[in-house]
Amino acid sequence: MAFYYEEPSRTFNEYLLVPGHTPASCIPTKVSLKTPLVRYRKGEEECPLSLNIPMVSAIMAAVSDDRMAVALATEGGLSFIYGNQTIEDQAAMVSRVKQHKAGFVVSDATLSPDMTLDQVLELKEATGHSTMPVTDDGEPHGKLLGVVTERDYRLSRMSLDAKVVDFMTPREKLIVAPAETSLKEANDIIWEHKLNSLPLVDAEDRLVYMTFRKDYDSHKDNPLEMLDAEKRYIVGAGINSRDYAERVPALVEAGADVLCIDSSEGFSDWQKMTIEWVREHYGNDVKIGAGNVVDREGFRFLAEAGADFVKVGIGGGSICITRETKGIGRGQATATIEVAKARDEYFEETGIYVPICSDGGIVYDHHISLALAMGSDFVMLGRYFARFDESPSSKVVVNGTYMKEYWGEGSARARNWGRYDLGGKKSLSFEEGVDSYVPYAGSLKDNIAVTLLKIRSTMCNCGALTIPEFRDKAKLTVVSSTSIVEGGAHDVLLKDKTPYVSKVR
Ligand SMILES: NC(=O)C1=CN([C@@H]2O[C@H](COP(=O)(O)OP(=O)(O)OC[C@H]3O[C@@H](n4cnc5c(N)ncnc54)[C@H](O)[C@@H]3O)[C@@H](O)[C@H]2O)C=CC1
Ligand SMILES: O=c1[nH]c(=O)c2[nH+]cn([C@@H]3O[C@H](COP(=O)(O)O)[C@@H](O)[C@H]3O)c2[nH]1
Ligand SMILES: [K+]
Repeated sequence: MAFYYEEPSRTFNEYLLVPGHTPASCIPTKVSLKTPLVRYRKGEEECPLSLNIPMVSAIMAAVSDDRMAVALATEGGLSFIYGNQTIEDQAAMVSRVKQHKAGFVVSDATLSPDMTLDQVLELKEATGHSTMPVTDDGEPHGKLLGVVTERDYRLSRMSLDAKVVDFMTPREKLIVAPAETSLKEANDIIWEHKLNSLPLVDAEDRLVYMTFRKDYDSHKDNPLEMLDAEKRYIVGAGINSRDYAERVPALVEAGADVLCIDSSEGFSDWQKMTIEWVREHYGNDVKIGAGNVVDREGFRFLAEAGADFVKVGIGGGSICITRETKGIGRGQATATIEVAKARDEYFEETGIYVPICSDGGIVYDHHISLALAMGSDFVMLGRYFARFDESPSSKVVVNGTYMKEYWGEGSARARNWGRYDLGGKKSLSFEEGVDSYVPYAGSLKDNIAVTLLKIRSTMCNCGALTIPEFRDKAKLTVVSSTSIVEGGAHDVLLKDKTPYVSKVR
């Protein structure tokens, strides 16, 4: 006979935290959000890889590319570069994150001397950059011949056919610095000479980087940045349980710090075989998470297989229709609570702590706090990050409002990208995700600052300065549907008809 759970499975929206005593010492600025990312012997050693904030971006083509990875690592989190692309393309994205030097920019608006003013204006329009280096071959690392800024041309007086070589500020009039210059030194030179930009060149006078006055200010103050021992950004990458023998070596070579098997369902021999292959070839040097699971058995299976962390969640994502198409899944809160118990039980038995990640279904910022209180070590978000400037998807105007495109990895759109194959005839496949829009929300930095402030202040309401303390002290209550109504604005006539909730998402 089938097994029946006694209780229905629940979602984050059905829970609230009941505050505890807040000591005077407990203020949001003192809260640490540091949290383990990979398995370790808790109490005996430091976790070899921790996050400075408990947020990672989803393994999705509409969410996690190299630009997102740099932006999120700057704030203390981590992106998993999406795996639904060729091995070469994915490895190249990982490699771009590892090579990114904060404040040092490889020019993406480079001119050659024989280009015309018309072409300069076109490039300015396309890239949004008004400072453009000129190199002999027009390539970002060509020999530096000059720089063009808006101060070098007057549109009212000059022909659009004028050649760059005739109006650029030539190399001999430029102040440049050697490639090894530190960001701090570059900034000093910029200030001393009242410059807006400073090209860095190698011994042969080839352009290596551009540095800009405006970038220094935004990069100097990121205390939570996720950096490796060589001060490069930390980045993750998604893999699948088929082509790992080729994909994993390429990603490791490119510098990926942690991998994650990306699947709707992780309680399978495929995932065990993938982890075993990694252990056989790399021992414990390569960190690999697995999932997704929604119960104790699924967690134990992956923990025993050697997963470095386990991801929780089936069908709760905003673009997910897995529950509707396949009838599998579980309420995200119930799944998180049960898997967190299983993790603690596994730790009691073995001394090994395997972090868990609640993946999908985070709608409001306070859902992150609930997931942490329920025992999640960190959370994975797709929709949340897809709304920002840094996500790879297009920004479009829909009914007069800016939107970003966001589609599921199991949607027809994602499958068209390549990898997806259920075996058998292609025409027999079915969709497990939708293609959608999400409201454009601006920069990651601004949004994440507000989200983190909310989490920190909720933690203080519960008297906690760290995530483990929060989990120990949290008191959670299931709410009735009428108390959910009580929790929103009610019995008043709203001046702004947009519901409050849609603004705080
Ligand atoms: N978290 C969620 O609720 C969901 C997530 N997704 C996302 O959609 C994407 C695709 O997910 P899936 O369809 O689960 O991809 P998948 O590649 O894990 O699984 C697809 C099918 O291939 C089978 N399979 C896997 N490895 C195999 C191997 N080595 N040999 C033979 N068969 C093998 C699986 O059992 C499954 O039937 C992922 O990005 C996933 O995160 C999709 C649906 C739900
Ligand atoms: O049923 C699904 N069909 C899909 O096409 C799909 N694509 C992604 N995912 C999962 O959703 C998570 C992101 O969820 P949110 O947008 O709610 O943050 C992701 O992290 C995934 O776990 C999918 N689930
Ligand atoms: K859903």
